[in-house]
This record gives sequence, structure tokens and C-alpha cells, in this order.
Amino acid sequence: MLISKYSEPEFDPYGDARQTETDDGWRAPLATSKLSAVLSLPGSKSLTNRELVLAALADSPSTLHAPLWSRDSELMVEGLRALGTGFDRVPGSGEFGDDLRVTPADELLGSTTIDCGLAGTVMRFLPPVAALALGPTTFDGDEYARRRPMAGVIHGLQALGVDLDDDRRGTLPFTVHGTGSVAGGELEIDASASSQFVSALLLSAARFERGLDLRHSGERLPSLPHIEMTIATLAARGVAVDNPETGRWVVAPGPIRGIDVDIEPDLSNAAPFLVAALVAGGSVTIAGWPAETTQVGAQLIDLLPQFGARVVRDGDRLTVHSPESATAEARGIRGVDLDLSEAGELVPNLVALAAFAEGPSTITGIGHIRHHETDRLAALATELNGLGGRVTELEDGLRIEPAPLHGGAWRAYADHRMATTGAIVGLAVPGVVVDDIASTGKTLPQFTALWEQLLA
Ligand SMILES: O=C(O)C1=C[C@@H](OP(=O)(O)O)[C@@H](O)[C@H](O)C1
Ligand SMILES: C=C(OP(=O)(O)O)C(=O)O
Repeated sequence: MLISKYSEPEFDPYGDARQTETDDGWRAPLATSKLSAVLSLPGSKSLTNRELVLAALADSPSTLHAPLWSRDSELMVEGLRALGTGFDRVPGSGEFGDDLRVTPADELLGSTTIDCGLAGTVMRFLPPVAALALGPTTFDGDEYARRRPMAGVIHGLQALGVDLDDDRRGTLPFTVHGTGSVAGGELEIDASASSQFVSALLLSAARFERGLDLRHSGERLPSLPHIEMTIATLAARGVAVDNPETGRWVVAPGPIRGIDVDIEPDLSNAAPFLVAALVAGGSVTIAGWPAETTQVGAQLIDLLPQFGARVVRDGDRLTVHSPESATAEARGIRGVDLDLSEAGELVPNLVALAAFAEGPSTITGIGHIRHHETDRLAALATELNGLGGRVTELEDGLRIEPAPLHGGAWRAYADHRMATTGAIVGLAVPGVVVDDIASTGKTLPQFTALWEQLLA
């Protein structure tokens, strides 16, 4: 359990979830009538953690309005605080917690240890920051975090001349021996395993003495919208990223501006609620949907209609209605054939939807999600098949065939999106028990409370 170092009220990333857990797990509630819910969601993990890093590297203080307060953002704050960054909670108008004032350190200082938990953004985005700090910083995390790929960041920093001691394992734990500056310059990395390698280096690049001329050399580059998000957050702080050709990014050295920034609601965390409209029937509305965004969750607007949903936007409200072809006997969900290489983090929830479709689905381009919080391809196949599903693992994806599901245990593997996927299945299948619903605290500590609101 993570103890917040903030002043009162203490922040508990597992608060709502813990209250609803029993000894054997969380009994996923069954939907007993059609949904008609309007929900608001807390801030985006990807935006919050980028803005925290950039605020810490900026030349003046920043304020984050309506940031995410969750395990991943807490770990990012604690990591940056350990390097000397100042944080103050300030009352804000957000529904889900205070605003956050970030005061950059005069000089970043190492001689510390950073706990990355299971957060990809923390383990990838902070080592370049630690390289800019004076003194050694040791990185470690949860047990499974030691299996998540880090090579692009580790070898990338080493190639830039940073003294990084990783016992040649290419994973956590490792120590960055920061000297207060990074030379920067030309660099080639393979980011096939995670777009976060590219984002990590770009976020700190303007603070390198020669900036960065970064090339990606691998066969594929997953999660491109997340790199676009990195570029957009840098641009808002006066850092231009030149993209002269596919797979190459150039950043000139220069200041990163302190700014006040509104954090958008997390659109990937909208996925379980929107998917629920198709599984349980009825409609689900998310309030506060941004007019424009770089979040990959926005792709749900085009993805859900492929399963048969009707999606309506009305100002800042996005509503998903169950398929018009739905009847009292059938949900009317269509099977799909999708390449989700850009939207890997949406896969678990969409696979649950495919499990209720009338025809088979194939989802490809997602080999990299074997390196997310768990091997998501194996986890999804194992858990759905354990409930009677017919899911086959492909080299870079999954094939899902229609099959009647029955209740039983659903393992979350400490993965927030596996936990929410179990909740979706449990909407329509009686007796699904999720072993670790508290893992939703990684990015959405309010998950179980919002799920109750969804079903109210
Ligand atoms: O930069 C980010 O905020 C993220 C990038 C993606 O990582 P991968 O490229 O490893 O899939 C995504 O899946 C993850 O949830 C968040
Ligand atoms: C892959 C994910 O997280 P992380 O930021 O830890 O990579 C995710 O949230 O789906």
C-alpha cells in the first residue's frame, strides 16, 4: 500500500475499490436492466504523467488542473519529488481531487531510489530526467515490472554517454549515474516493444546540451498516437519536435516553459463504461469529452460502430447506444477484424466485447501488448477460455470465436485493464469474481464507485 506524503486529506489510490472486495475477490455486478448512465471521468494518465515530467523540467512553475490522482501519477510525483521537484496541492474545480502546482528544482539531485510500481510511464520517462540530475538514481518496481522491456531507454541513454549500470539485463532494476547534464545528439533505438522509449527521450531532449536527433530502427512502431501526444505536450511548452521523415524526430536544445494546463478526462478509461452499453444494452454517456485530443481513446468513436454501436456526440457529451439490431434475445454485436497497433491499451476491453459478438473477431498488430502490465494476449485467452470462451493466441493478436460463457474466477494479474475487462464480462455472465479489482487504482481508483453509478 502506497502512503501519500501529501498534506490532508490523505490520498488513497485503492479507497473505493477496497471497500467492495470480499475474501475471494470482487463479485462483478450483473446488469439486470438496460443502462442509461451519464458519467464523468478523472484525468488522463498519459497526459498527467507527461505534464508532470515537463513541469519538473520547465524553467518556471506549472499548474496542472484536474490531474489524475492514482497509483501511476502518485509514483510519478514521488519519483520527481525524490529528484528535488516541489509539489503543492491547490484546491481546484475538478470533481476528482485537487489541482497540482509543480515547482521545478533549481538543480535536479540524484542520490535516491525511485519506485516505478508497474507504471510504464514512470520506468521509461524518468531515467532520462535522472540522467540530468546530479548523483546516482536507482530504479526498481513491482515484480512484474522487472519483466517489462526497457532496452530502448537503457541502451539509448548509454549511447548518449550516460553512465547507466544495468548489469546488462536491459530491465529494471538499474542505476543512472547522473552528472547534471546529457550531451545528446544523434541516436538510434529500436522502439518496437514500446512507443514509450521514444516519448521518454523526447520529453527530456530539449534539456540535452545538443538536443536530440532520434531515429527508430525497428520493424514496427506501436502506439503512434502516444508519440503524437508527447509532441503536442512539448509544443504547448514551446518545444518544437521536427519530424523530417517517418521514424525520426529532431529536438533542438532550449527551455521548456512552465504553463497552466487542463488535463482531459482519461478516454481509455472511458472504454469499459462505453463497452458496457453494448454488453448490457441501453446507452452510456461520458460528459466532458474533449473537442480535440491526442488521446487514443478517441478512436472508440470509430471503433465501437464497427461492433454495431451507434455513437452520438452532442457538445462535450459522447453517448454510445447499443446496436439498433439488438433484440430481447440477442445483443446484436458484430464480430470485427481490426489492426489495433495504434490502440493497444484499448484491446482488453474490446476483446470482452468481441467475446459477446455474433461472429468471430480477429485483432492483430498487438504483439507488443505481451509487454504491458502482464502478457495481455495470454491473460485474455486464459481468463476467457477459463469461463468457456474460444480465444486463440496469434503471434501478434487474438482470434475470438463466439461461445457461451459461464461464471467463475477472473484473474487480473495486477493489470487494471484486465480487472475492468472482468467487470465487463460479469455484466452479462452471472458469478464472475475478479481477484484484484484494486489494481484499477493504477489509473482509476474510482472504478468500482463509477461502475455502481453505471448500473444505478
Ligand atoms: O506513453 C504512454 O502514455 C503510453 C503509451 C502506450 O505504451 P506502449 O507503446 O508500450 O503500448 C500505451 O499502451 C500506454 O498505456 C501509455
Ligand atoms: C500499457 C498501459 O500502461 P503503462 O503506462 O504502464 O505502459 C496501460 O495503461 O494500458
